[in-house]
Amino acid sequence: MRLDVVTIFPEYLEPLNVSLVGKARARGQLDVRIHDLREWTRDKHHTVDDTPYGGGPGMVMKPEPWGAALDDVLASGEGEPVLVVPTPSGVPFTQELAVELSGKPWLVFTPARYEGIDRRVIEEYGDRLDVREVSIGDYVLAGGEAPVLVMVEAVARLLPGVLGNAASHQDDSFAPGAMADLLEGPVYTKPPEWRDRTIPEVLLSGHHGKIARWRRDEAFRRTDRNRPDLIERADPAAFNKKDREI
Ligand SMILES: N#Cc1c(-c2ccc3ccn(Cc4ccc(CN5CCCC5)cc4)c3c2)n[nH]c1N
Repeated sequence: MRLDVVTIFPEYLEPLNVSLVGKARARGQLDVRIHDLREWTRDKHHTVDDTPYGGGPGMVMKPEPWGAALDDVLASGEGEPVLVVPTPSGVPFTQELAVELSGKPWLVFTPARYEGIDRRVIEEYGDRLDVREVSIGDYVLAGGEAPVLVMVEAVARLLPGVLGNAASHQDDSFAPGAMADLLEGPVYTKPPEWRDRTIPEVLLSGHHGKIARWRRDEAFRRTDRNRPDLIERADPAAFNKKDREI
């Protein structure tokens, strides 16, 4: 997979050089290219923003630098990428969307700043590309770079071989299957006792069936407490309410 990011803060994307994404890049599983939007400005001040038509607060990102940058990025690759535009007004970024995007060969992310990008840029590339305006949550950020870090990590970890054999995304929250749409239950590791706190006996029993049932019940308990909205979506066959001691 190839990932391009066009931004006025290339240094904000440094985290893509470390950990899971960094290792995937080093192994050649991911081709990540970060582009500084200001390289496509033509004035000595490298201007990327201007006042909004119709008035209103803040500034709007000018279309010309984005058009020049995206034309060059698109010309440098094969085929057509999905253009992912982080925005507070986008569709929710979900595990389902992460799975869909992980199947694409090429993604181009356009994190903006200020009040966003001149609408004509989205229209220009929407005429020829699959453009997705996406929001990572119902809170307001100052720009799109942090959402790009979130989305790239969520997508990259789904790519074959990126997570490695030890870990798996099959048991993720929101992953398809019997535990679909449930939050993870609690996890424990050595030592068996820490500050007089011990491990649930069932996890030491070696009885895989009982352990699986305990984990599923704990997942439902945590989901019921933290995300009751997800319980309606969960697979009722995976849970027997009468077994839940409350
Ligand atoms: N993903 C994601 C995001 C973002 C996000 C993503 C991309 C950009 C580019 C610029 N900003 C700043 C900003 C903030 C608020 C507004 C709305 N206006 C304010 C006053 C009148 C309407 C417009 C821009 C961004 C914010 N925020 N929250 C998410 N989940």
